[in-house]
Amino acid sequence: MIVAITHFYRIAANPLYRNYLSIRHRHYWKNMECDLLKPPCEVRGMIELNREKFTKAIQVPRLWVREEKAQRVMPVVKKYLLKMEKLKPVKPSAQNNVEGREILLHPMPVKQWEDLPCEDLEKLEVNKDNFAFSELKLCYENWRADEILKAVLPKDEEGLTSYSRIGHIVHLNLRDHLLEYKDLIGQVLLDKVANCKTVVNKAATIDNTYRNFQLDLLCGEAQYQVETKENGVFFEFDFSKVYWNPRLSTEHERIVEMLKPGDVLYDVFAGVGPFAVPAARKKCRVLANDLNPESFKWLQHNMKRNKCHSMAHTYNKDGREFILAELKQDLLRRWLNCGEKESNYKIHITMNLPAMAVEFLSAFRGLFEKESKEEILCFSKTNLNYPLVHVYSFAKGSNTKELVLHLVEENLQMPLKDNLEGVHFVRNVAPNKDMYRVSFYLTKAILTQTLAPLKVEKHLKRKVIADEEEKNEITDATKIKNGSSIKTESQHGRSGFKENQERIQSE
Ligand SMILES: C[S@@+](CC[C@H](N)C(=O)[O-])C[C@H]1O[C@@H](n2cnc3c(N)ncnc32)[C@H](O)[C@@H]1O
Repeated sequence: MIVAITHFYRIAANPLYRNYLSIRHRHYWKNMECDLLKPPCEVRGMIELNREKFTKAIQVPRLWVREEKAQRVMPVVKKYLLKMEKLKPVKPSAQNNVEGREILLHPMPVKQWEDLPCEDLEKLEVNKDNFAFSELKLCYENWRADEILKAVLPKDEEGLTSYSRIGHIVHLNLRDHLLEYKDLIGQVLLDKVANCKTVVNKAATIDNTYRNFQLDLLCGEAQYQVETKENGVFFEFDFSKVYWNPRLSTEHERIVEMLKPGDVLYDVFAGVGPFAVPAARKKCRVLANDLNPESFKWLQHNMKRNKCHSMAHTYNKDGREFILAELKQDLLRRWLNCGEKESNYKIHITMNLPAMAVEFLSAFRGLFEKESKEEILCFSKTNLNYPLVHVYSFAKGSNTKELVLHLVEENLQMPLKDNLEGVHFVRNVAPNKDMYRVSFYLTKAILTQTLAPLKVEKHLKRKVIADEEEKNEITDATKIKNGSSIKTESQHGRSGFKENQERIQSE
């Protein structure tokens, strides 16, 4: 399904195809291209929501048909119907004591009787006398959130183009020029987005280890404990205390699809479990870790919630310590147990902390140096099952793909050759900034040869750059409106915005 949506958006982005689409779907008129159907001009610049100000009366074309003819007339006029929120274009209506239906027509294509398929209608004994213009009252209820906000927010500046949906929470990242409208925006979204109870804005700065957002409640209840579903799996967590990004659902799915029952997953930065829980559900053996005690709590909860806790061990420690202790011990145990037998399962390691995960790769260098020297492990065995690492990284600039590969090699202090599985584009995070996954196999050389110690200053400098990148992601995220990631991982919600909803809703 995701592939289909991706494909659709790719094709739709092509101007030639867009033309074709508009011809095929000519019957679809955009209400906001018709002045008559827009909210009143006076609402522009409104800071405090005044719903009354949206009321207006317009003249629209209508057709009245006798009840017995309605069924046959409808297919003829279907494409001319006026469609708006909370507006029924066809209503029962009696004229001169005769039962019938009144059909509201769209004022863009229908300016006069002759604009309708008159011949077909006349064959059904519907003629010019059945056609008239009359008053229609429009109000706040008749517009979607995006239509309301388009009418209110400054005309010449970028409007609100997307939001994320996490359970009952609508999550925004408002640009500075929209901050003075934040209460109004919050109220409109609360009114218009189905099942929304809380609207929050990402606070201007984020500078914490756990990558959870500082939230500014715009409207609704200060209730951040959510339940959501991603790729068919339930997740519960406190959105104000943990990291959760619905824009990563496709990437989570890609990794989980690679896993087979019996495989092993070591998840170094597991969060509340979007890789680890589905993997455990798939009967993979999982060791999942997160430094944030709150994420750890929900990770355990989600394992239980999805009845897969027996497949997983969970840890609450620093990622490097996890690699050096639990991951190493488990790997060693597996390798020692496999003996001469061919092992028929795969081992994956996920490292999703894009601002700095590459820094943790050095933990793999010489991880088994001592064991190889003591010949506890015979690395000449061809049947050793080397893990496939999936490490995520941001990169800014023009050659982002080369840059992430370079970052990985630099931190491993070893070039990736045959052991490189691929450098995969994940999503565009901000203009000029991308997120990638570098997937590569650990090798005997990586695991047995220690790393020359990095100069502290260099290490720190890279960390600062990474932290800056993370901050930028947060502040830049609203700029993403035409990026491929949004197009592939989101779709228009009922409110008309590009919305990153839980997969269960969007597909
Ligand atoms: C970007 S989130 C990814 C969470 C999850 N894997 C996902 O895909 O949505 C990174 C996670 O790493 C955790 N984290 C940050 N620093 C860490 C560290 N030094 N060791 C372990 N976990 C860490 C954060 O608490 C956060 O949950």
